[in-house]
Amino acid sequence: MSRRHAILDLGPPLRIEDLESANGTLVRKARELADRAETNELRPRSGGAFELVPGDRILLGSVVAVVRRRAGKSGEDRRVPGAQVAPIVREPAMQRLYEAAERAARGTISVLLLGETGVGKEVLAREIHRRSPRAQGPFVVIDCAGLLGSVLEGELFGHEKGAFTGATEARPGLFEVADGGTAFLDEIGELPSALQMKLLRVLEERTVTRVGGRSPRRVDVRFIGATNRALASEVEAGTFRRDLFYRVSAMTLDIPPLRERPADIPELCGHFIAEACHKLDRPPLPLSDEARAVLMAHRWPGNIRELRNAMEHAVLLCGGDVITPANLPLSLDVRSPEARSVAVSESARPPGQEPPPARAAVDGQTSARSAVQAPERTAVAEAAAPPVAPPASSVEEIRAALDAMERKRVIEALERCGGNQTRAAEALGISRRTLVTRLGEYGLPRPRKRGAE
Ligand SMILES: Nc1ncnc2c1ncn2[C@@H]1O[C@H](COP(=O)(O)OP(=O)(O)OP(=O)(O)O)[C@@H](O)[C@H]1O
Repeated sequence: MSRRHAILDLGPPLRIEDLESANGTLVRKARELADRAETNELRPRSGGAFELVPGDRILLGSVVAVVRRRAGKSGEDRRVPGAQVAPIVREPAMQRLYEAAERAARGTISVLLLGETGVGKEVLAREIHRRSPRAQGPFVVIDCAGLLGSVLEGELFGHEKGAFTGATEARPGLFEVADGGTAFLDEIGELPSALQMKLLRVLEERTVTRVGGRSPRRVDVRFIGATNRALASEVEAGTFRRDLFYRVSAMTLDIPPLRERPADIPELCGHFIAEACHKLDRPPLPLSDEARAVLMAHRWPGNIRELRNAMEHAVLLCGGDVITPANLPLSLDVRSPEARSVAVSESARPPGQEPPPARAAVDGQTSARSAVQAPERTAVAEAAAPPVAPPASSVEEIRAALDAMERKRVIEALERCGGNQTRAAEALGISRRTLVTRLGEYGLPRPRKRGAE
């Protein structure tokens, strides 16, 4: 798929619009399926939105999607895997934050969400939209870090027919698409300065002018911005406009990192384990007390995203009927609390003095992991010497599955961080060097620096 391939407008009516993707968007209508024997004939659709009904098939690059009516009703139980997840909020500070968000949801003031990567900024933004009077309107995510300035401008403001070579049709921008709903400006701190000025105008005048257009169009949009950067310091440094900062932060909600939300961790673990088990068609696995202790002690630099990945990893590696520390990813320190305190006091040991013997006893068994963790080891290497007997599938299968999973995560992390390798590595809980090594191993190109061609 292209990075920005198509817009699926949930409507009603449900519509899809190709965003001039490299391979196009193809649609095969459900009613035609019944008429013909062959099932793989899809039609190119580009230029203009195309209405879809349940049963239609969409081909986006090599991805085939089938339109289906969603089962269940609104207010579904979040425990039903695959259903719209209601945020898990147990920590008192988070509950207060969600209460403040609920009050903000009633009005239209712009809200700025701050917090490290993976803390749940988008989840909170969706919740504000869901609880607002405009919940029936669209929720449009605008990734300010994902595109270069000129492309982003077209995405945001749309263009008129003939605005540039290849603009064969007029196209609305995302602000227009968000009319009557909420626009979520993710990574707003990355917005190029020329677009900061244009966004300010939208916020002040509530109008947008398409590229190549003359007359402004009125839009009724609620704005929610999010950033993991210290935006106030960027204002001081002059890289982010002060007037825009005040406009987008009529209310600021600062989401604490997961390590400061211990009360959330057990329920999040249970939820992600249930989800991962459901995908693999196995009954939910409990966590051993030791594994729980490791999870509570970890610092979670990648926050909830890292926790979700860790639970997927653990479920995949767990061959028994309880998840033990040996099933957790290498980025987590699975040593016993005593061994951890040895490591802390070791850093204070005078140079030249012998270290104490390493302790590797984990979970009542001597693990394949040593007490001193090699940061460059990959999860794949771990699978080669699994600490517990794998389930029915062979070691090769697990290795291949882990490989595919890791590769997918690396791609996802890079996409979410707009190609920024330092931030992607942080989100994955690995060093930048490890990330670069993995890109090589997985045959992935290194992202170009912003501003390059
Ligand atoms: N309170 C929560 N309950 C359940 N799942 C959550 C919660 N918060 C976040 N998640 C999950 O954690 C992952 C990361 O959340 P989200 O994308 O909202 O983070 P973010 O802060 O916007 O990340 P980034 O800064 O990288 O864009 C998602 O899979 C999301 O579903």
